[in-house]
Amino acid sequence: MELITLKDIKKIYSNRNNNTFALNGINLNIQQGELISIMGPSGSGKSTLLNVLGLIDTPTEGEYFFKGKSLKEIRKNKIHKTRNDMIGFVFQYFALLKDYTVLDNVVLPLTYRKLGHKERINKAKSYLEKVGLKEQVHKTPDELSGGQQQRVAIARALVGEPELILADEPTGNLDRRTGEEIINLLLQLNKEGKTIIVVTHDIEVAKKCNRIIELVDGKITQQFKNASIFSKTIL
Ligand SMILES: Nc1ncnc2c1ncn2[C@@H]1O[C@H](COP(=O)(O)OP(=O)(O)OP(=O)(O)O)[C@@H](O)[C@H]1O
Repeated sequence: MELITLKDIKKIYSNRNNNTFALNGINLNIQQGELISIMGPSGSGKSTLLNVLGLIDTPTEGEYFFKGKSLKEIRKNKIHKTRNDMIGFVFQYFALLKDYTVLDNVVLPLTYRKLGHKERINKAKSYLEKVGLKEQVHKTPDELSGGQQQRVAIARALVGEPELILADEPTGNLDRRTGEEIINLLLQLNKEGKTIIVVTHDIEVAKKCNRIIELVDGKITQQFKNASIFSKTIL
């Protein structure tokens, strides 16, 4: 089933002197259950594309559909509701709240859910257990390693049980071994049925995905459906 469709999407940043086409005519279909990586040089529009897919950024032109619903229809039902219910985000620098415990960071996305306090805590704990942090729930993020902090961020992305996980360079701030652990966790989540889209500069990460999308100057220049045949370095 089709999860997201983009038709001729443009994102244009304008100032007095010029227009920057961060995205310049993106056509893309994303099926449920896919594991996709987005690659391309710095400034090619990767984060912008991820933010448009995740309803963080609004396109300047073009059409966006999430499960067949247009952006206009999504807006009618409040955009943040679709975002909170359907999409989980993971960022390069984790974006955890430093003064909150690990548990409270993961409980936070459930604030507006119709759940009792105990249910929220139990749900957050079960996702922290899933990412291997059962023993760390009462610590604060700065008491954890980088890899552990990224696991907290993944638990936070998962706790609302979204259909789609968007990860912007999730291994960019981690050493190779820890990065591999995080990618293996994302692979496992994809096997369990989550749709996952990862922005990465790391070809080894991209090779593990079933589709690689290459962006240059806000345009899709190449797509590799089967990453195992992907051999050339595109960066
Ligand atoms: N808020 C903004 N205002 C103006 N221009 C912007 C803004 N955000 C992004 N851009 C421009 O849009 C283009 C795409 O940026 P984007 O961050 O999506 O690229 P990227 O491929 O993710 O880069 P990197 O790999 O360096 O993170 C760049 O030219 C950038 O300077």
